[in-house]
Amino acid sequence: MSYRFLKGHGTENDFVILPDPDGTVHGDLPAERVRALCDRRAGIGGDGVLRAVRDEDGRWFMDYRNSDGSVSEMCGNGVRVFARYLHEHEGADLPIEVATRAGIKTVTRAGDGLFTVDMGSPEVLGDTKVTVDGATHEARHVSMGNPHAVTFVDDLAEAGTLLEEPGYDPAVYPAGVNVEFVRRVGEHHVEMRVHERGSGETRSCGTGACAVMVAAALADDAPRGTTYTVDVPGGTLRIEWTEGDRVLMTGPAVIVAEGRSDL
Ligand SMILES: N[C@@H](CCC[C@H](N)C(=O)O)C(=O)O
Repeated sequence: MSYRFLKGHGTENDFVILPDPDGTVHGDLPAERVRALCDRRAGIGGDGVLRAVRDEDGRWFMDYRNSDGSVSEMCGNGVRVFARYLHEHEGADLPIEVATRAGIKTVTRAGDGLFTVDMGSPEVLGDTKVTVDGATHEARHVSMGNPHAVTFVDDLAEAGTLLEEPGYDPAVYPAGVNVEFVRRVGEHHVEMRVHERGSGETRSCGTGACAVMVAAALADDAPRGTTYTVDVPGGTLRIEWTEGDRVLMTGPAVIVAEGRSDL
């Protein structure tokens, strides 16, 4: 069966987009199809899949899958790419409300190729530990709808190769965790690497960058309304935690190709 796809990325966190407006093209979207599409040698290649399907209210739902086929609640880079796809290929007006497993996210245009997404309120859930390359690090547990462990390091090389999943406490994260390693660059400016649950090391993670910003702002005692610059291997994100307890993330969204696949 041949079906339409698009390919896009946000700060080089890349996705295969699968249009499926009435849910009849991909059904439950088998994990094997996600893995085949995301395969960088035998497939199209991607850190995940964004299936675009309308929900019972007619609102677009972002059905997000990691490259190993697992389901996640949210994808911050993905929702900007998703909104751009909906605007430019499905005629949706901006701002647009996108339904996700972590609730409705509103995406607005913020400039040339830039989009801002209201990521909602973070949940700061205490302290935990992660282990990488035999070293154990203190980490902060932050939920952006999906789970994160944020750890501050002096040098991002401390994260090692990240070819293997960092160790974490399964009692804290029964469904796994995304782990961010963060180095301070300057005032309200950090850089990070991430090991994503279900995808391995990626060049960016939007929810991860938001979790990092929240952890940094708390550590700095920064007033609400402060904007942080978060550098990721694939680019830069600007993130504000507002007076109203909303996390607003601004970054690029790019569509690079469109075609048909029978994977
Ligand atoms: N890259 C995404 C996050 C994707 C989901 C994550 N791997 C999970 O399993 O929670 C982002 O930009 O937020």
